[in-house]
Amino acid sequence: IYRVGKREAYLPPGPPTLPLLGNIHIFPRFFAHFQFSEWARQYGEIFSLKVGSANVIVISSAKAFREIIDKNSGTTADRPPNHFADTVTSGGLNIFLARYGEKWRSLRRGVHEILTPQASMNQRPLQDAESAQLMYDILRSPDDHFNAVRRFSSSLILSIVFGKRAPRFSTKEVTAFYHVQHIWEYLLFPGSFAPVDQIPWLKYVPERFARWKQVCREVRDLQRDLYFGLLEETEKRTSENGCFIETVIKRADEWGMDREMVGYLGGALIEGGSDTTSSLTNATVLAVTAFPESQRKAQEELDRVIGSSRAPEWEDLEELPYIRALLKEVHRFRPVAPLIPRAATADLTYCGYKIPAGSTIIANIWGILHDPEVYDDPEVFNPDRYMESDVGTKKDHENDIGQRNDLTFGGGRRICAGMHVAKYSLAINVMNLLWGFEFTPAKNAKGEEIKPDIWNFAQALASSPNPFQFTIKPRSAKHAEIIRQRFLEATPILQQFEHGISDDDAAFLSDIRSAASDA
Ligand code: HEM
Repeated sequence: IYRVGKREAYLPPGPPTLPLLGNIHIFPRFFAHFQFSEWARQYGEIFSLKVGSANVIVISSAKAFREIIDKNSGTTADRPPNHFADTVTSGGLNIFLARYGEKWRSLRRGVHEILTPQASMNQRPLQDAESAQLMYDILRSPDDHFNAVRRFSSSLILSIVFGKRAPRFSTKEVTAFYHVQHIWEYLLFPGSFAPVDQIPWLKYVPERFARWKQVCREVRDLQRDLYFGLLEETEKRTSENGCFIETVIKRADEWGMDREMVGYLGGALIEGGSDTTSSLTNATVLAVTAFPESQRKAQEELDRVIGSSRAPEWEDLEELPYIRALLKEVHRFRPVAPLIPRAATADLTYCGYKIPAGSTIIANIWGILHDPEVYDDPEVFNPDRYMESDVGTKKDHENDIGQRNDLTFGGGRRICAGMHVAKYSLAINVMNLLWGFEFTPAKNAKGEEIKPDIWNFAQALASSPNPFQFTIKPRSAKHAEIIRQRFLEATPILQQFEHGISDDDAAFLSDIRSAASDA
C-alpha cells in the first residue's frame, strides 16, 4: 500500500506524488494539453504521472514521438483500456478506440480499401461538388457559415461511407449524429464519470449508484439506431452508387468482419470524418480573421495565380506556396487532436527511462507544436514560418530528429486513416473560401470591431472552435456569379447520393437549385 501512487525510480520524472493517489489530485480534466505542456517545460520532453499504481507517460518532442510512436509502433499501437467504449460498441468495435489486435486489424484492412492515397482520389469529384455547395450555402446565408462547414464534412463522409448525402445541417442523420456524438464525447471525456478503468471493481456497482451505465445504454441505443439504420438502408438499396459499405458488405468474409463490425466501422468513420475537417476549416477562418495579414497575403496570391474568372482547383496548389504554408500552419496552430492516447504492450526504454508494459502513452501534439524553444512566437498564426522552412521551426531545429509537418495526423500503425481525404477537403475548402469571400471581424452596436477570440474552443475530445461572429462578403459580383454557377454544375454528381433523402431535403434542394438557375 505504501508503494501505491509512488513514482518508481526507472520512470521519467514528473510532479510530486501523494500516497495512494499518485498524481490523481492534480490530473488536469479540461484542456489537459496546456497543463501537460507546462509540465513538459518543467520536467522535460518525457515525463510521467501516477494514477494510483498506473503509469501515464507524456511525450512532448518530435524526437520522442519518432522514437516511441513511429519506430516502436509494434509496441505502442494499442489504445488504453476503455470500459465505456467496450460497453457501447459491442466489446470495443470503434476503430479509434479499439485495442490493438485481430478485430482492429480487420477494421483497419476494410478502411484501407477506401482511404489509401490512390483510393482517396476517387472521392475527389464528390469533395469538389460538396465544396461547391458549401460556397453557395455561405453566399446565400453568411450568418450560418459555421454549420455550413460542418454540413460539408458530415455530408461528405455520409456519402463516402453509406452513399447518402446530407443537403442541410438539419438533415435527419446529421441532427441524430450530433445529438449522440455530444453525449458520447461527454461519456468518453476523462473525469465525467467513475474511473472504472483505473478501479475495475466499480464496474459492479449497481446501476442506481452508477449513472454511467444508463448513459452507456443511451449512447448505444442512439448509435445503433443511426449506424445500423444506415447500414440497413444500404443493404436494401437496389441500385449501387459505389459507397464504402457496399464494398464492405461484399467482402466482409474475406476481411473477417461480421455485421456488428460493419455497422460500427461505418459509424466510427462518420465520427472521424465529421468534426475533424470541419473544425480545422472553421479554425482557419477564425485564424485569418484574427490575423488579417495572413488573409491579405493569401488573397494576393490567389488573385495573382487564379484571378476572378474561375475558381481554384486542387492542381493550382502547386503554384500557391503561401496557401500550402497556411494549411500547414493551421494544423500547427490549432491541432484537431492536441493529445493522442496510446498504450504500451511491452516494456520499452527511451533516454534511459523505462516505459513499462501497460502504461498509457500520451503524445502531446500541442506541446510539440507550441514549444517556444522550437517555434518562434508559437501562439501567433504565421504561415510565413512554413515559407521559410518546410517544418516551420526555427532554423536551428529544422533538422531535429522526427521533425515533420503532419504530426497532427499521428504516426506509426495507427496514423490517421483518413488523412488523404482530409487534406484534400481542407485544401479545396480553404482555397475556395479565401478566393471567394472576405472575412472581417463583426462590429458591436457602437460600430467597433469585436476582436476574434482565438482561445474560444470547445472542451471536447477534438479541438473545435466555438461559433464566432464575423462579417463575410463575396469578394466581387464576379466571384459570386462563379460560386452560383459551380453550385449548379455540381448537381449531377451530388444527385448520385440523393436517393432516399427526406421530402424536406428534396424540397430544399429543389428550391435552392431553382433559385440559383433563375438568378
Ligand atoms: C483534419 C482532419 C483530421 C485530423 C487532424 C485527424 C487526426 C487523426 C488522429 C490524430 C488520429 C489518431 C492517430 C494516432 O493514433 O496516431 C486519427 C485516427 C483516425 N482517423 Fe483521422 N483525422 C482527420 C480526419 C479524418 C477523416 C476525414 C477520416 C475518415 C475519412 C479519418 C479517419 C480516421 C481513422 C479511421 C482513424 C483511426 C485509426 C486507428 O486507430 O487505427 N480521419 N485521425
